[in-house]
Amino acid sequence: MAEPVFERLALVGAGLIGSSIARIARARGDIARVVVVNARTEKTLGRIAELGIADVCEIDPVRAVEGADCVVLCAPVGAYASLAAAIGPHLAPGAIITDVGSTKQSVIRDVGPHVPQGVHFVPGHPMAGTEFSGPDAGFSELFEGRWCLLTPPVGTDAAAVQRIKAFWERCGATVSIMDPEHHDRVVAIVSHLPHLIAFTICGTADDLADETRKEVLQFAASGFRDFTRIAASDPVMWRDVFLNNREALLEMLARFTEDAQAMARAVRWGDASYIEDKVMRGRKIRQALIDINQA
Ligand SMILES: NC(=O)C1=CN([C@@H]2O[C@H](COP(=O)(O)OP(=O)(O)OC[C@H]3O[C@@H](n4cnc5c(N)ncnc54)[C@H](O)[C@@H]3O)[C@@H](O)[C@H]2O)C=CC1
Ligand SMILES: O=C(O)C(=O)Cc1ccc(O)cc1
Repeated sequence: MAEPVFERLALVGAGLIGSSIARIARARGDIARVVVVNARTEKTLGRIAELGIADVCEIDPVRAVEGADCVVLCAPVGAYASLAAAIGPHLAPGAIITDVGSTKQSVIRDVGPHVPQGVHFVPGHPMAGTEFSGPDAGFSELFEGRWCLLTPPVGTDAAAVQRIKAFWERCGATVSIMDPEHHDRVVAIVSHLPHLIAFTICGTADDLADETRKEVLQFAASGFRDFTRIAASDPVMWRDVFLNNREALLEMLARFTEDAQAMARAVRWGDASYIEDKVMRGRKIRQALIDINQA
């Protein structure tokens, strides 16, 4: 078996993503010799111990990162600044600090200043997840065949980037390196805006009269059902994502609103070919996505 990428891997946050990494690292011998999991509450800590997915469980993030050669922040992005301020001074010289947060410019802004000299910072974002959260939601196939985007600031140690790349590849992902600003615009359209739309449409349906609401749920066809799956996601995580990708999300929302207005106009004026064209375009995009995933 290949040598482990890390000696001691510390995961700060033990929800869907953190516990998935822990499961994979414990199941494979080539990611880390020791897996440390930091959970915020005694309850989660107990659950991690019961699940047997960590070598060491710690409630104190500072103790969790001591002696680790890799630290992965796996908490909601709004918690990163205070977490980084707390653990920064305790990071081992030569260690790598990385993360899994859904936004990248904010993470660089919030974590960067707390990374001491001699510690490498390689921000990351696995493009894989579900609507479920917490330690029981994780599973070891989560990253299989999915992308992981890395956004190392200019001048980041190339060897540190390579180790994080190897780490994600052993988790089953394919790595792509991206500029953080570009990352935030891309995920704003492919992930953050779809979530915003899902939360909004569920709210709109819920605002309707009681009788209608019952019917909405009773006769919900797959279109609405697909939205409700996404809308079942964690409120704290998504609050933090929206507030930390404000600019790109608002830009994409403005573009979407313009396009939705154009569609409304076509519906009002009976512009059949406009509507047909848009539906056809959607179909083509869906087919292209299927083709990419099968290639
Ligand atoms: N859920 C998803 O589908 C994906 C999430 N992400 C990112 O991964 C990160 C973690 O998300 P999930 O694992 O889904 O969330 P989760 O809600 O399942 O787990 C979050 C973990 O962070 C801990 N935590 C919460 N607030 C904290 C604080 N103030 N200080 C320390 N720890 C705290 C929680 O106790 C929990 O263990 C987020 O930054 C999210 O943006 C990235 C890709 C996919
Ligand atoms: O469950 C879904 O549909 C997702 O879109 C999962 C997801 C959520 C957040 C991310 O930053 C990346 C992936």
